Amino acid sequence: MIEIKNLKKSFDDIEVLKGISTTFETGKTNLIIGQSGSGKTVLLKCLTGLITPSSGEVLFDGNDTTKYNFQQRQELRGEIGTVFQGSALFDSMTVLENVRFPLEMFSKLSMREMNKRAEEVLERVNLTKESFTKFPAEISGGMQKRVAIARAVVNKPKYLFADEPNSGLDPKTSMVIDQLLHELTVEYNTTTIINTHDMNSVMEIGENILFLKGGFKEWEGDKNEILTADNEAVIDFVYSSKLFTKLREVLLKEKSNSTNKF
Ligand SMILES: Nc1ncnc2c1ncn2[C@@H]1O[C@H](COP(=O)(O)OP(=O)(O)OP(=O)(O)O)[C@@H](O)[C@H]1O
Repeated sequence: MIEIKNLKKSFDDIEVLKGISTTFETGKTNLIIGQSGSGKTVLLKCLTGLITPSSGEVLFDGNDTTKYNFQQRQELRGEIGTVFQGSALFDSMTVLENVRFPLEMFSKLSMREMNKRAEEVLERVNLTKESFTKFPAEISGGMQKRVAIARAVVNKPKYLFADEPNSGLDPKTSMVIDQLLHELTVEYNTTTIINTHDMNSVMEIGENILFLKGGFKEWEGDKNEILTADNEAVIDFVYSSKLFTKLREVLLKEKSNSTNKF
């Protein structure tokens, strides 16, 4: 479980995160959503330690990581898996070498053991043996994303972060990637936090949703609650699509019918 308490971040005198408190649960896909510029990436970077918050607490299973020394940060890094925006694979390494990389950094396994583990995870994300020796440029965007996910989970992380994992993917491939992240979250019992703009992802895997607006927590809830939420900013975000507007009408009608029965 990751908990944040009154988290703030300013760049020079501009406050970007304005005191956010919430809990991200273990074994669930926690989503951070909001308009562009609302502070999602800055928040994710504060969690992964890439940015130091100006104030507030970031508790990983009860331990405030903002107070960690260098050694403790290094250890924590070994427990974190990250799927970066745009996959961020190493172009000069093969698929297998990319996935083996975190093991070389953080484990004491032999080369044989590392290769075995990397192959297992690549198979788990449904990549075939023929792709293992290919370079990132030789495989599709969807396959690159699978490699990035395999690399993020190869160390069996306790905490899994993904920044816009669906960017640049077609809707069907996006759904497969969402499902994969959800399955791995359950399988490895990770605390998973995903930044997304994608309403399909929200509906697919939004077990715990934090909605940011202008650096504040505007709303939180789950994928069922978001459809009938009466927060204007949430409505604006969710119902920019006509399909979801229609769905909201149907759901509100159903809700009022069932209330009228009692
Ligand atoms: N290193 C930085 N220095 C100064 N300002 C920054 C820095 N990083 C982010 N910001 C500002 O913080 C605000 C929030 O940015 P952030 O990237 O977190 O938004 P976002 O919600 O992730 O947007 P998007 O969905 O477009 O990625 C923006 O106004 C941005 O310009």
